[in-house]
Amino acid sequence: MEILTSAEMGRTDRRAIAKGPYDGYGLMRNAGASVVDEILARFAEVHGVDVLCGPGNNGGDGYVVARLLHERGLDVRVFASAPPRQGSDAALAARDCSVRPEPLSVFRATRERLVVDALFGAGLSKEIGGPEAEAIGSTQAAGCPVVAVDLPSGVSGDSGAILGAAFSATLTVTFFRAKPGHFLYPGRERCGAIVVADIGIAPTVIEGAGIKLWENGPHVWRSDFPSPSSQMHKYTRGHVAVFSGGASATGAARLSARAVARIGAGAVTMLSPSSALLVNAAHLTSIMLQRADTLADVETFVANRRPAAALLGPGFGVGETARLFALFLLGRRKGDLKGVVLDADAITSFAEEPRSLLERMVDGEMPELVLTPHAAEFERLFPDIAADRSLSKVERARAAALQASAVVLLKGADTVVAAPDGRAVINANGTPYLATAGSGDVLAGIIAGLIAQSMPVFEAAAAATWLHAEAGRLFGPGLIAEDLPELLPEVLSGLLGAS
Ligand SMILES: NC(=O)C1=CN([C@@H]2O[C@H](COP(=O)(O)OP(=O)(O)OC[C@H]3O[C@@H](n4cnc5c(N)ncnc54)[C@H](OP(=O)(O)O)[C@@H]3O)[C@@H](O)[C@H]2O)[C@@H](O)CC1
Ligand SMILES: Nc1ncnc2c1ncn2[C@@H]1O[C@H](COP(=O)(O)OP(=O)(O)O)[C@@H](O)[C@H]1O
Ligand SMILES: [K+]
Repeated sequence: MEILTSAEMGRTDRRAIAKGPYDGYGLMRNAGASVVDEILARFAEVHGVDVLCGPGNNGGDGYVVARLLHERGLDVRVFASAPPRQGSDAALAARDCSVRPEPLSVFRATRERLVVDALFGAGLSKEIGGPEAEAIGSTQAAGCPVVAVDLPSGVSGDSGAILGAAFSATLTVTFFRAKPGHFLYPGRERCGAIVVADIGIAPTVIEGAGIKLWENGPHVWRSDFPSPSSQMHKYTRGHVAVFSGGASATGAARLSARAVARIGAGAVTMLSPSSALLVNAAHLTSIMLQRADTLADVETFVANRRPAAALLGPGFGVGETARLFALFLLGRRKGDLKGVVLDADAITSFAEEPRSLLERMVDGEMPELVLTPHAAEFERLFPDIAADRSLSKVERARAAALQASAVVLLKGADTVVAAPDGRAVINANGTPYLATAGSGDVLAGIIAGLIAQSMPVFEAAAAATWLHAEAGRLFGPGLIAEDLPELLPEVLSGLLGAS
C-alpha cells in the first residue's frame, strides 16, 4: 500500500473530485460515514458521543459523523473551536448537521462518552494551544475512548511529530491511504488501531502521481525474492564474505554469518584476523574460515574466491582498517561483487572522514552499497541531515541515500529503507523484543545473503527488515539475537509456502 504525504493526499482529493463521481462534499460524506461504521462496529455499548470539530475539512468530517450518529438516535454533542469557512465543504456539512455546536472552551470529557476528534487532520499547520490543548488534556485525564478522524489532532501527518499536544486515540480512521505520521513515531503510538477507509477514490487516481513511499511488506519485494533453481550449486546460490572482529569481538560477525546462511546464500566465508582464527574455528561448522589481516589478504581472497556480496562492520572495530577494507570492496566491479553492506563499526569508521565514502565516484558498474545505521550511527555519518529537524525520518533516510548513492536503512521501531532514486518503505511489523544486542548484526547478514542471491539491493534491504521483524514477532518474549537466524526457515515457509 502506498503512503501519501498531506500534499500528495490533497492532490489526490482534487484529482478525484475532478474525475468524479464524488464532489468534495460527497467525499466528506463518505469519509464521515466510514468513521461512523467503525464507531458502530467497535463501540456498540457507547450511547454518548462528543464530536470536537475544527475549522477546516477535518471538522467537516466531524459534522457528518455527528449528523449520522444523531440520526441513529445516539446522544451526540458537538463542540466547535471555530466555525467553518464560508463556502467550504465543511460549511455544508455543518449546515446539514442539526446538532447545535457549543464552544470548544466548555467541553469537558467524561469517562462514559466517546470523543470523536475532528479538530485537525492534514491541515495541521502550527503548534496546538488554547482550548484545543485543553480539550486534549481533558480527554486524556478522563481516559475515555477516542476515535480520531484522519489523524489524532496534534500529530503531523507528514512526520509523526507532535505539534504542541496531541490526542492518544483508541482508533484512527484515515481515508484512501495511510500517511507517514501513522507509521512514524511518536505519531504511530498516538493512533491506536488504524483503519484505512475506502471513500470512493479509485486507486487509478494516483497512477502516474510519482508516489514512492510504501508500507514495507512482501507486496514491495516478493517478485524479486530469490528461490534456487534446479541447476544451482552452492556458489551460484551466492557466496558471502563476512568480516570478523578481533579475538574478543567475534560473536557479532558470527551472528551475521549464521543469518547469511539461513536466508539461503549457498556459502559463507568468515574473514578473520589471525588473532581470532582459533576462537572462530571453535565456533564455526558449515561456515568457512579464512585468515585476513591485511588489505593484501582481502584482495587475494576476493580475486580467488569472488564472493557475490560482502558484509563489514559488526564487531569489526572502528578505524583505518575498516575504511581501507570498505573502500577496497566498493572499488570492485559489480560483475565481481554485487553489493557491500556496511553496518555498525564500518559506518562509525567513516565519521571522521565521511567524504571518502560519501563522495566517491559512483558508476553503474560498481558494487551497490547498503548502509544500515541506527540513529546514533546515522548522526555520525550524516550530521547535517540528522540536525535538520524539519525533515521526517523518511526524508532523512532519502537525503542520506542520495548523498551516499546507497540504500540507507535507518533503524528503529519505525525502520525506514530508502534508495537514491527516492523509493522508500516504512516498516511496521516490528516488536520491541528486537531491541536486543546483536539483532542488527543478524539484519545485516540477511541483507547480504539476499544480495548474494541476486536480489536488487533496495528490495533486499526492505525484505530483510520485514523478515527480521517477523522472526522477532514469532519468538516474542525472551528473544535473543541467536534465535533470529533459527526462526528464518519458519518465516520463509510462511512467505514462500512450505514445499
Ligand atoms: N475533499 C477533501 O479534500 C477531503 C478532505 N477530508 C478531510 O479534510 C481534512 C483536511 O482538511 P483541511 O485541509 O481543511 O485541514 P484541517 O486539518 O481541517 O485543518 C485546517 C484548519 O485548521 C487550522 N489550523 C491548523 N493547525 C492549527 C492549530 N495548531 N491551531 C489552530 N488552528 C489550526 C488551519 O488554519 P490555517 O493554517 O489556515 O491558519 C485551518 O483553518 C483531512 O484531514 C480529512 O479529514 C475528507 O473529508 C475527505 C475529502
Ligand atoms: N522498539 C523497537 N521496535 C522494533 N524494532 C526495534 C526496536 N528497537 C530496535 N529494533 C530493531 O532491532 C535492531 C537493533 O539493531 P542495532 O541497534 O544495530 O543493534 P545491535 O548493534 O545490538 O545489533 C534493528 O533492526 C532495529 O530496527
Ligand atoms: K483529527
